[in-house]
Amino acid sequence: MALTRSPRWFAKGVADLANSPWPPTLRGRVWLASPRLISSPEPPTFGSSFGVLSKRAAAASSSSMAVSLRWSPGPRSLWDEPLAISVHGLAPAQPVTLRASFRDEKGELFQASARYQADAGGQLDLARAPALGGSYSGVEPMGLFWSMKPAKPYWRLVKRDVQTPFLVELEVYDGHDPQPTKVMAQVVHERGFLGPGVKRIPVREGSVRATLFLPPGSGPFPGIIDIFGAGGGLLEYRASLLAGHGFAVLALAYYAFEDLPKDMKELHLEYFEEAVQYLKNHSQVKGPGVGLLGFSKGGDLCLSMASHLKDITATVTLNGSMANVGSVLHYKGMTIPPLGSDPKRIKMTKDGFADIVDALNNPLEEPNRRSLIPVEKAESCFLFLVGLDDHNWKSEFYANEAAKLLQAHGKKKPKIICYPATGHYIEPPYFPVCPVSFHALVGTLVIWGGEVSAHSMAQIDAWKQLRAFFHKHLGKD
Ligand SMILES: CCCCCCCC/C=C/CCCCCCCC(=O)SCCNC(=O)CCNC(=O)[C@H](O)C(C)(C)COP(=O)(O)OP(=O)(O)OC[C@H]1O[C@@H](n2cnc3c(N)ncnc32)[C@H](O)[C@@H]1OP(=O)(O)O
Repeated sequence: MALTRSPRWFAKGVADLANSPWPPTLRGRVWLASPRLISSPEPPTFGSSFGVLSKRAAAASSSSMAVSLRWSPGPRSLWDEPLAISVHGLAPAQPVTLRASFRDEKGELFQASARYQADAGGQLDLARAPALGGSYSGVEPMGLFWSMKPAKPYWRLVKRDVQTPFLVELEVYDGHDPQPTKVMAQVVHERGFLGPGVKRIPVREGSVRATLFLPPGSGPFPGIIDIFGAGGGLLEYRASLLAGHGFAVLALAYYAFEDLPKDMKELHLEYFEEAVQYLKNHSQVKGPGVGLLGFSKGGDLCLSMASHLKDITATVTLNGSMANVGSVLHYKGMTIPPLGSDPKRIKMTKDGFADIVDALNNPLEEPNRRSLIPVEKAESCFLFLVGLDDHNWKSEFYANEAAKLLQAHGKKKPKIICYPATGHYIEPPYFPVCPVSFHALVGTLVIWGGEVSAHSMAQIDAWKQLRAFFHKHLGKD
């Protein structure tokens, strides 16, 4: 696979490695997993079919020549792809510790480690061998990814530039010491967000501020608008990954980005209508309708779009609300006020974090009903994906009430999928779970909910479900 990377990126990659938590002997000495990018004065020693070591690094751990780390599909993969990870050349039943780590674009470290034991043949296949402890336990082929935690407290994984991958370092250490030192093999794997041939097209059409991602080929492709929640800016990573599955996806900003409003106090649905028209009219987008994917506040915006705008065929919300929250919403002279809240209902956890799950008023009680989104007006099909441990708001209640409203008006029954022990931030697969972080709207650290393993499995399933839903209702490319 041709790596479309410039030497600059490669140099940056190696520089990142130099700052990595690896033992000094190996810092900056490990090369990318593609021999084509190697330009070292010392001929690299191949530590595995996909990983290479510099001669000095290999010598630093004498047995590294025998031990090899392999993962497929190859030296690079997409963040939402599962990997097959195995270790070869170990001693029979040898205890080892595997560690995965990388740094995000702000230089913050994410890492996970787990203890394993080689089989009688000195092999270790993460698809079959149970982790004996560490960041996770049991047979978890992708445990080293979804169990990663940031070194910086209250930090979320955010991919800001989807054109560059995260360089994930995987190491095999001898033994089960809490701080193992003897590295036997390591490899760097490129985890990207832009699939082969996926095109990234900045969109500055009329007032629309977005980025369009097109799959390889001429299409036309089913079109989806992807909207994040409160926080502002333009996050592209969910759209870029989804485009890798055959959709034309428009990542849409709506405040705190370029010349858009600086805050979300007042939003106008006409802006979102313009985005729908842009996508619908794109030559590589298959009509007649488009899909909407909204997370959190992005979810209630998608419900408002589906309720008031034409040509919305399929709508998926990830922990969305069925009331308009956090902003006044205007459309053609109509004004929908934000659902009220009562800070007195904010609880503080024993660790001192805000739990805002009860802060919002009940949208079914007067006078809050004026904030209700009239989903009964929508022609769209709906899929509500819900984390049952969502501490941002009552996602399950909102999904069930929206379903009642739709069916009371003779509309199609929406699909509701609830995930136990799953919090608010349902991200694409293998994103580390964020239990606590800064809430842009509330202005303080809040708990989001979610038990790491269950939430991680929910992310994997939710991604499959939404892709299947969109393919079913929007067609395949
Ligand atoms: C306790 C008193 C409360 C009183 C109020 C009354 C209560 C009201 C209750 C209401 C009930 C609930 C209502 C909720 C409605 C909204 C629901 C939601 O949408 S929840 C949010 C869902 N989030 C998303 O969809 C993600 C949206 N985007 C973002 O989070 C941001 O775009 C970004 C953080 C990814 C990037 O921010 P950017 O624009 O680039 O700004 P900057 O980098 O300067 O960061 C600003 C600020 O954000 C924090 N931050 C940044 N990056 C991270 C990170 N990777 N992990 C964690 N936190 C991050 C950080 O604090 C930054 O501030 P600094 O000063 O720079 O530290």
